[in-house]
Amino acid sequence: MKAKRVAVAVDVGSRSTKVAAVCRQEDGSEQVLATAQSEYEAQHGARGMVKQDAETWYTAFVDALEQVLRKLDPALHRVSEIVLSGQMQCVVCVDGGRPLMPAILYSDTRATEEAAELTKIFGGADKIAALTGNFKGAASCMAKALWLSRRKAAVLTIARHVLFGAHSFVAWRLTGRAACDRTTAQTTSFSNKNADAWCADIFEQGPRELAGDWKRLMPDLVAVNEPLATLEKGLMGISGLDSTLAATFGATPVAIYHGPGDLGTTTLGAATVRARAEAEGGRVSKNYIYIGTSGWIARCEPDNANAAEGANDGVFRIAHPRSGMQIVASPMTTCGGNVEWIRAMLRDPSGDNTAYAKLDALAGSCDPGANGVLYLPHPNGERAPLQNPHARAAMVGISGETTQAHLARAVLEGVAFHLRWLAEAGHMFADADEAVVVVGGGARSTVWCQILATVLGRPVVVNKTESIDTAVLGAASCVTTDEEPSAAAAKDLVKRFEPEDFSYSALYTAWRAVYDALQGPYAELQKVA
Ligand SMILES: Nc1ncnc2c1ncn2[C@@H]1O[C@H](COP(=O)(O)OP(=O)(O)O)[C@@H](O)[C@H]1O
Ligand SMILES: O=P(O)(O)OC[C@H](O)CO
Repeated sequence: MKAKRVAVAVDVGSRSTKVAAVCRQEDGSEQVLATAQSEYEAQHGARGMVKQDAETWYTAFVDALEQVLRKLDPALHRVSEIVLSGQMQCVVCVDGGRPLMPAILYSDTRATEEAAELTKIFGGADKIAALTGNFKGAASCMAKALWLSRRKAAVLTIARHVLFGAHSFVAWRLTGRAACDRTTAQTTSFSNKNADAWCADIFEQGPRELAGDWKRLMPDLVAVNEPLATLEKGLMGISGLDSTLAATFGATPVAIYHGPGDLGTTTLGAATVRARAEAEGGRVSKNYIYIGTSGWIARCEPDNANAAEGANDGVFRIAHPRSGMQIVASPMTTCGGNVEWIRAMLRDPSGDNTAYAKLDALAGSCDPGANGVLYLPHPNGERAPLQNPHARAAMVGISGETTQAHLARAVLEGVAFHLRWLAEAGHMFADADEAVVVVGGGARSTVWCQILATVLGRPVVVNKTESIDTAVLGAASCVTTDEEPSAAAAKDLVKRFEPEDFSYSALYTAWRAVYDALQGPYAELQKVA
């Protein structure tokens, strides 16, 4: 039997790289043949620094790819394409073959002063947003770039390129090409509004450092549905990959696609979950929620709808991977990342972080309201609905009665409160009958999904197939199909959570009041942090 062509889809996330081998069936549907994941950490430092060794993105990609290849059948499968997606809004400078610095991640807020300086130079954050589509203060790549010019000038003199996506780094390691997709470009504040070119005005009107080094370092803007390069030796051309596996599954040319950043691929994947949910009955909101390390509430709309010229409302307006559409996303800097913190705090006696299942059991063992403990989920500042790089996480209401279970539940409820705030600020869930699709690692927690349904006052729907990450699903669709997902023929693919008979309204109001009350202290606390 002739071997089938297999696409390898990749999501280089904040905490792990996920890989899936996907095969297009004759009826047009996608069959997921194998999945794997390889984890890594971020390093947190003073003044809001959040860094990652970019090289670990590549080694995790190779590790997860090897795991996937080991699950394939050599008689049946040949890898013909690799499509890459990943976390966006990073800054990493590279020379001819190596990263020259740890990657500065999206959640890093070290460039607060530079963001303020840029805002002044351009005459307001709204003016920068009018030029570039989006400006997210210290989180923007432009502010981080200026910080590097001021503090790490030596790196820039030897740098050949800057990369803005973790997937761009892996693409560069595979092909030698420094590239960026439109979705990621629009998170940088370096591109024009359509992200079809880097923004000349930013280089001409900004500080001289931007016109010098940074203009020279910009990667090529590329289309996500055309190969970035072809590895003529196939998988054999991937350095570090087990040579036997490479020869077995991909000795013929393999096309490498620089796919969209994870906001684009997650939105594509979420559309599939929505189509499945609709096929099983009931109305489903156009807005979906993503709980990864970061998070967001997002929807697609026609490119010309809701054109908020130069809006500085914390919302991202980003090119959809399919033309003619845009993604409108309210981002949350740290979403599932809060769970990683509480898992570490409630570490087992063995020293291991609390397992997800145990955390779920703890949070599910106490009543809604966590016995009056409130958690503010902002360890790395916040981008929306209000921008405050100095915001930090807080627990309020701890008493002698507080248990680990209350702390665990308070974290899950605190994230849900923030998502409710984003939804209300963006008027996202007008109709209480509409269910909302939740995707990302957090959707695996049944307790969290139940809390979300009750806090948001509407049903929550998640994919039942836990083994495949939504961004990977979306990345795969970039090369296997160019159509919007239609109602799935198969049933029983989603799980639904109805709101419980409990009102979170009073607690939510108290949570908002605590956030407001902390604004003064946050400004003071950052002086000693
Ligand atoms: N079983 C689980 N229960 C609760 N949360 C989970 C579970 N698995 C993953 N998560 C959450 O998912 C997040 C990672 O999601 P993921 O979509 O893999 O994101 P990323 O691409 O940012 O690495 C973690 O921060 C964690 O909060
Ligand atoms: O790693 P994720 O999935 O939390 O995504 C990070 C985003 O790309 C940040 O803008």
